[in-house]
Amino acid sequence: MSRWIQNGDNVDITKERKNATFNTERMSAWIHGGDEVLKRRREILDYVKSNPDFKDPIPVEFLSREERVSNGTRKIVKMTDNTDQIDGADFFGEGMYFQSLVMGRDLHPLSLHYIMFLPTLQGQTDDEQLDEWLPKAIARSIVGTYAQTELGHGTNLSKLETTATYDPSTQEFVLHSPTITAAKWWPGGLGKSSNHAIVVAQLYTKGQCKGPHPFIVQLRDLETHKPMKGVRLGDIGPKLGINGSDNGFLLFDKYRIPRKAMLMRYSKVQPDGTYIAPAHSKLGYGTMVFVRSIMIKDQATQLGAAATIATRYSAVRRQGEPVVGNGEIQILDYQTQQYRVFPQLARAFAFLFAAYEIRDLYLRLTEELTHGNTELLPEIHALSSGLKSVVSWDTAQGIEQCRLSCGGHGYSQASAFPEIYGYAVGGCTYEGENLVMLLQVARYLVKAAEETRKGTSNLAEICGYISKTGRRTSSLTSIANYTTDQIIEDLEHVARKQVFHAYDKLKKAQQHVKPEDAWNQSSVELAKASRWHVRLYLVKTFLKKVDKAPEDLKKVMIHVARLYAFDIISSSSGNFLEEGYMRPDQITEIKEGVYECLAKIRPVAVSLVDSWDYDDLELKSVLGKRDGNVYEALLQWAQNSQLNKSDVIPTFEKYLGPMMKDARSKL
Ligand SMILES: CCCCCCCCCCCCCCCCCCCCCCC/C=C/C(=O)SCCNC(=O)CCNC(=O)[C@H](O)C(C)(C)COP(=O)(O)OP(=O)(O)OC[C@H]1O[C@@H](n2cnc3c(N)ncnc32)[C@H](O)[C@@H]1OP(=O)(O)O
Ligand SMILES: Cc1cc2nc3c(=O)[nH]c(=O)nc-3n(C[C@H](O)[C@H](O)[C@H](O)COP(=O)(O)OP(=O)(O)OC[C@H]3O[C@@H](n4cnc5c(N)ncnc54)[C@H](O)[C@@H]3O)c2cc1C
Repeated sequence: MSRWIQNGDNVDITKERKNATFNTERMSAWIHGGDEVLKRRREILDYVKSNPDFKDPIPVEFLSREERVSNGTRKIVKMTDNTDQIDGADFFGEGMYFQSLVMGRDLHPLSLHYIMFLPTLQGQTDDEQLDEWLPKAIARSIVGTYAQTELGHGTNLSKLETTATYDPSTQEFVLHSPTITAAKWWPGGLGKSSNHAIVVAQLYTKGQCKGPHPFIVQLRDLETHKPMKGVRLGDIGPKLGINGSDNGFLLFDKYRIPRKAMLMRYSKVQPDGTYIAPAHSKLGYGTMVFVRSIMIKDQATQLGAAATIATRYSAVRRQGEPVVGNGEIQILDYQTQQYRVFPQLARAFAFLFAAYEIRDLYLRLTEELTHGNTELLPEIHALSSGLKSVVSWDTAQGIEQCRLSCGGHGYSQASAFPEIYGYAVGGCTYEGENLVMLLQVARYLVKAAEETRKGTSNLAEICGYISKTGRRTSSLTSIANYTTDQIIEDLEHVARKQVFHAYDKLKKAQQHVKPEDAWNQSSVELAKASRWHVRLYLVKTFLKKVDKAPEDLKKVMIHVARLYAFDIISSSSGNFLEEGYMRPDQITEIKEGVYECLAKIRPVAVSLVDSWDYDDLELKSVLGKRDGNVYEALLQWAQNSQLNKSDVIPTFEKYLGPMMKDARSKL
């Protein structure tokens, strides 16, 4: 515990830490997967801190876009020069942590190389292609990105316009962008940094279109880095966040690539142009499933950071004097503040624990695929799509709540909230727009409902609740006796009800209108069903994890997990009240449960966020500093402003001075 109590720390935050009823180190180890993982985190942190190459010249918020790209490129090259410092096979753990410490929240010119280019090579190449490309990509003798989205189409892959037409006479594909809307648009690192890309294009062979397929394509000369002839590309300009990344555009003009540039692990084109279809039509979408699954941890980490900043700042900020003459109180003592911040902390935990589950499931899928078994694919596609949507949406809302909870200082970039928000909110869109992904989950749920109605249901565990016969009314008597099983039963009821409500609406509509119209007319309800399905999964996973925790940690975490569940129930009370499943007094009881959880969490809130183990280096927030000395740090932070380089800036001489002088002369 003494780790946090240092001379010179803010006294309020020190007092908070002394109140801890649990050992922060033990909690950190439990959160992150054990003592060994925590030890490795500390080793990686020490290494990063000790390496001057990883330092930013000034906080990145003060850099121009060009400086950010340059600074990020310098750091990521140094970082990937030193991957021997981490277990390269542990991308989800050590890889993500290392990169977060060094790169912060700016994606960089190698982001897509590691997140999508390498995984696509690993997942989609045949043995010969793997031998040719993977060593080069790992060694970084080539740098690649993933170019799929186009100006005119991102979501609807079947309508991508870039074509790859096979020419058997030369055994080449001809890549072409027939229209402006066919321009690839968005890929990270495409604009100025990558010299290769996985390009997703409509495959044409023997006069037939076989749908979108991935190709490995050289975009720039390996020596001069100039675009290859027939390739036009550049940066797409500044964005809401991730401005250290040169997201780019790309057009092809009848650009020829060899037949073996088509990634042929699952689908193939033989020299004569004969097409061999994959075992499952969506195997080519595997990299997106991978990224959706790692995004959950990334989003949890961002929300955890926001909650840490808000909690620490709330412990040191004093405002308002409920008892006049007694001095101002810590804003963390206001119930309204707790109600704003603690549910975000609870969500961050829920998302992190779900991230571990989806990681394990993804590893199982990879293993199964090596044996040609694609059975798990629909389930993982549905779960990763659903989690990605619900988690990134709640993360974005949660970060904003944390920002608001810090008052005016939350609006300053010194807080880190703008960077966190700008970075995280991209997750609502990339790797599949959130609503579209929810509708993918809905397809899965509709099938489960259909099977249940037909009485043929043999549902995967995650959908088991759909075919259960639940209670007609909630069994909740008092919040003190509201057990985990009862909480789950109540959530299952609402999720099941919404699944069948959406299903019945769809079926009814199908009797009157075309299937696509029926789907569209039911889509809001279908998306709601997907959200409930995912929330139920998140609550179950969280409660299950806490149930298995060591007693000393469980005593604390149970309030956090219950807060997560109660917050969901009380903020959607209408769903629980419908058809008298719950009575108003039961909802009142759950609301009281929320307030009780807030009160239980209050004394340990700072220690709980400390347990997330964010170093100041990772948090990059003046408001969230561990030592709590925020005011001194804010004043110091402002000194980095270019505007402070001189007492009088040229705009005075040019505009303000003459304006005032002129006005004075007229008085
Ligand atoms: C070596 C040393 C190592 C050192 C390590 C050093 C570390 C270094 C650095 C580490 C960095 C770490 C950083 C961590 C941070 C990570 C997170 C941040 C990442 C940020 C990067 C952003 C990058 C963004 C990239 C992109 O956005 S790429 C583009 C993504 N695009 C999309 O997602 C498009 C969405 N659209 C679709 O997916 C599909 O088109 C659709 C699903 C919407 C519809 O598809 P389609 O029309 O083809 O299909 P149908 O609707 O007709 O459905 C047919 C059936 O198929 C099912 N289906 C669909 N998709 C899948 C699938 N993927 N799998 C399985 N099944 C699928 C449907 O459900 C239908 O099924 P049914 O018929 O049974 O109902
Ligand atoms: C930060 C960032 C990084 C990115 N990086 C990459 C990258 O590296 N490589 C790459 O290839 N792409 C990348 N993208 C692109 C990204 O994958 C797409 O933007 C995303 O898939 C959404 O597609 P879209 O832009 O076409 O949105 P659209 O599909 O046009 O969505 C617009 C609206 O239409 C709605 N909508 C669309 N289709 C349907 C439907 N069938 N039913 C109901 N509603 C619908 C959506 O819900 C949304 O509200 C990136 C995007 C961002 C923001």
